Amino acid sequence: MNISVIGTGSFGTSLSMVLNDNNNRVMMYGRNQDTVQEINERHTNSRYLKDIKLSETITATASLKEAAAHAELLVLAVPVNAMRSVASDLNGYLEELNKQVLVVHVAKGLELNTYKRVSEVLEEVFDEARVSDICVLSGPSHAEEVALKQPTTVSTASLSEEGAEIIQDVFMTDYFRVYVNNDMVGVEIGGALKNIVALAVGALAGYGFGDNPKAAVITRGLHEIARLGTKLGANPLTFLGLAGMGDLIVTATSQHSRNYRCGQMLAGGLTLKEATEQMGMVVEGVNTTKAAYELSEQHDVEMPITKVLYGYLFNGISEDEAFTALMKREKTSESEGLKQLLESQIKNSK
Ligand SMILES: NC(=O)C1=CN([C@@H]2O[C@H](COP(=O)(O)OP(=O)(O)OC[C@H]3O[C@@H](n4cnc5c(N)ncnc54)[C@H](OP(=O)(O)O)[C@@H]3O)[C@@H](O)[C@H]2O)C=CC1
Ligand SMILES: O=C(CO)COP(=O)(O)O
Repeated sequence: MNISVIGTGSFGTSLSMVLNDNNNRVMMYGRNQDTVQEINERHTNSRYLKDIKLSETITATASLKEAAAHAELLVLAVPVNAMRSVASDLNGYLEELNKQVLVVHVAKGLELNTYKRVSEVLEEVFDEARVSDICVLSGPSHAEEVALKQPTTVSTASLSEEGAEIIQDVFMTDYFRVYVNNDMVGVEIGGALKNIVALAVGALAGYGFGDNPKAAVITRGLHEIARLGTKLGANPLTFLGLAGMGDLIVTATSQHSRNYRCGQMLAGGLTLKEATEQMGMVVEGVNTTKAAYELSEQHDVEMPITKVLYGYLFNGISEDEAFTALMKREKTSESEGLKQLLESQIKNSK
């Protein structure tokens, strides 16, 4: 298949390698002319994936129109905050070229201000005649490990059923295994909200907290994700899968994770601005904490960890205040919470 990968960052580059290994004709689009030239001439992308050699059959362009012209499938691998404008430009070129493509995005976050999932943004931006389906690919998949062909498993979901099955075929290699999931909302919410938990756990690590509080935040964080996700129409069981628990584990326990490392940097005394600038790559959890907190208020969903992280990131509350706020909450029942999730699932599936 002719595939254009939009975004020459960490994940766009490693997914291009997967797709190329699967005998697709891959063209990458990047806005940075130097990166495009490096990929074409040296077959490396040293800013994002050190010591990795790309196949010479992967080409790159700085022309979004050329990428649109090449594509039967568009893989959107830019940060959430760039998705609307990039998709809108692509839609214009598809219109001009009078063609239709399949679209899959891999971004993990919610749009700031609108609180929309990425597929909702894409559905809004692309004209119906220009896209055959809109899909998501998500799960525990650090770009650095995908590029090293470490065995990796992910989920894909789509608006209609066929899209996800095509994505499964196109991406699946002997080291990259793709599962179809019919819960678009759950797959996107799981991928987006695990970044909040990863930031919080990274901060815990940075302050020198032990394994007990980390396990507490990961487990109770997953409950929060499931609570908000279910309210938005997801199946709570999705959060036990690759796009939920799987991605939460890989992100909240790993030095590869930019969200985790950002939390560590904040605990080390950097400001949010300093930490994100120093990272030089997207830290989706920052905007998503804001969006998820505001969404939880709007939907009256209890998300204590998200609320505390929101206070820590944006209102300067200290780690002691954060812990007091979490540990001194009113007594509650774990089994009652699980029961409510199951009841929501029954309600959603009716
Ligand atoms: N890295 C990972 O392990 C994984 C990442 N993801 C998700 O994939 C998405 C992309 O992440 P990742 O590749 O890691 O991010 P990076 O920060 O590594 O790269 C982002 C890329 O997007 C490009 N970009 C940003 N804004 C625009 C724009 N307006 N127009 C065109 N290109 C733009 C950047 O260009 P430039 O280089 O010029 O700045 C860069 O090439 C995120 O939502 C992330 O959560 C999902 C799974 C794994
Ligand atoms: O989503 C990821 C792995 O699945 C990568 O997470 P970070 O964006 O925190 O690096």
